[in-house]
Amino acid sequence: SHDIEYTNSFNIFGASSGAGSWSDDDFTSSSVGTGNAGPDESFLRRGAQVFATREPVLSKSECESLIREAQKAIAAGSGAKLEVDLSRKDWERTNSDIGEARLSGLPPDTLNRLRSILNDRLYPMLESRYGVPDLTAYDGLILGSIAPSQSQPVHRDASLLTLNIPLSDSHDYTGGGTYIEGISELDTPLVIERGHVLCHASGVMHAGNAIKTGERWVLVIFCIARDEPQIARRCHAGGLAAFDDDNLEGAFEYFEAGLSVAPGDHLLHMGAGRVQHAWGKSSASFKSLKAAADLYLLDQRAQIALGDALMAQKRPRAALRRFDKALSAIGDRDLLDGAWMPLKALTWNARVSAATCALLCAEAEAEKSKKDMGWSRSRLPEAVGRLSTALRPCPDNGYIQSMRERAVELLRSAE
Ligand SMILES: O=C(O)CCC(=O)C(=O)O
Ligand SMILES: [Fe+2]
Repeated sequence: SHDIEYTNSFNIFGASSGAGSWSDDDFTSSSVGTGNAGPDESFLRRGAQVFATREPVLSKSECESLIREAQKAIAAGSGAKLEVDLSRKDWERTNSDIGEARLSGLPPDTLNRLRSILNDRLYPMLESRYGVPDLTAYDGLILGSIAPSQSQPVHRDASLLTLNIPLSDSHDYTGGGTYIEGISELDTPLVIERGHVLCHASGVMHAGNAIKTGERWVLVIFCIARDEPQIARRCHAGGLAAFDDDNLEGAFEYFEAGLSVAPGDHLLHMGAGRVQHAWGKSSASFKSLKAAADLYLLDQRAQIALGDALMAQKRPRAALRRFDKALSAIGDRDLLDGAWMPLKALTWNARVSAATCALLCAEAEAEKSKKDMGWSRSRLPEAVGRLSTALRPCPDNGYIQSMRERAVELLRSAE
């Protein structure tokens, strides 16, 4: 399927032939950290690096004309997806989204213009950044959203390298930009200017961020390379599709095949864990989740899922260790201005779960030994603090309030 995709794409969009005259000075860059850029990172030079151009690469009028073409295609229905794209089909969309135009549905003269932009500017740029020859644009989208919109789920793209080019002036919207997991301490979305190019390994975990006001259009182009069939990425997609079809055996085979070429890929471990869970093999599923949590430290979801699983097994102390680990890795980044909303939600839950575990342990201790409640003395203050933090966005939450009251009460009697 790689060869078929490559040939089809080559026929429409041509392919790269050299790195042109791009140099490091043309870009700002930052790293998501070695090992965090997906299963094909090692095929790329500087695969964990995310680059943004210092100057626009598409002119204002090029950007405006692409928006107009996309609007026309969306209105005519010709930009609609022709086939179900498995990597995107379960994404939620809100009514507020204007829609998206597939590049393949745009008129031939627009495609020809895009082809020359790719050949003259964008392919050489990618080749200069990542050292990969024979790139072609497998697919692309012009996405439009109108406020208030929802953020995309954090995801990988179904390609090797991704180009992301805002077509709207950044004054036309607030919020927006692209969230790139691990790119900075602050974990806030990257907003780049119209016509500038952001590029990254498609395996970097990322998402389009919700806009609060206005309208935002962005062109994303997904590139593949002739000599890199991306077996692990394809196995992951195949596994998810089989899982959706309730074909658990098939799904597991796909994930295992993926892991045989990319043993360090956290998403493949998560996939295997989902199948094992569905099979009721809880210790195998636990092991897969643990592998995922240990392999990819930028996302605490696996760690927190381990905590939830331990809670369900009525092991609050072991669960608390997982929540502690996750919360210390997050380090209150969720409380910063402009923090990524899903991180806020995840961390809020983790704080409440951690406090729940601490309360369960303290209750048990109070029941067992009325005399020395050493554990409660040392751990309850933190639980009270976590509940206070959780109350900040919802001070009237009676459930959290009563938990905090109980924690304070237990702490008093422990002291
Ligand atoms: O909206 C953005 O900046 C990112 C879009 C994206 O990642 C995608 O559509 O795959
Ligand atoms: Fe994406």
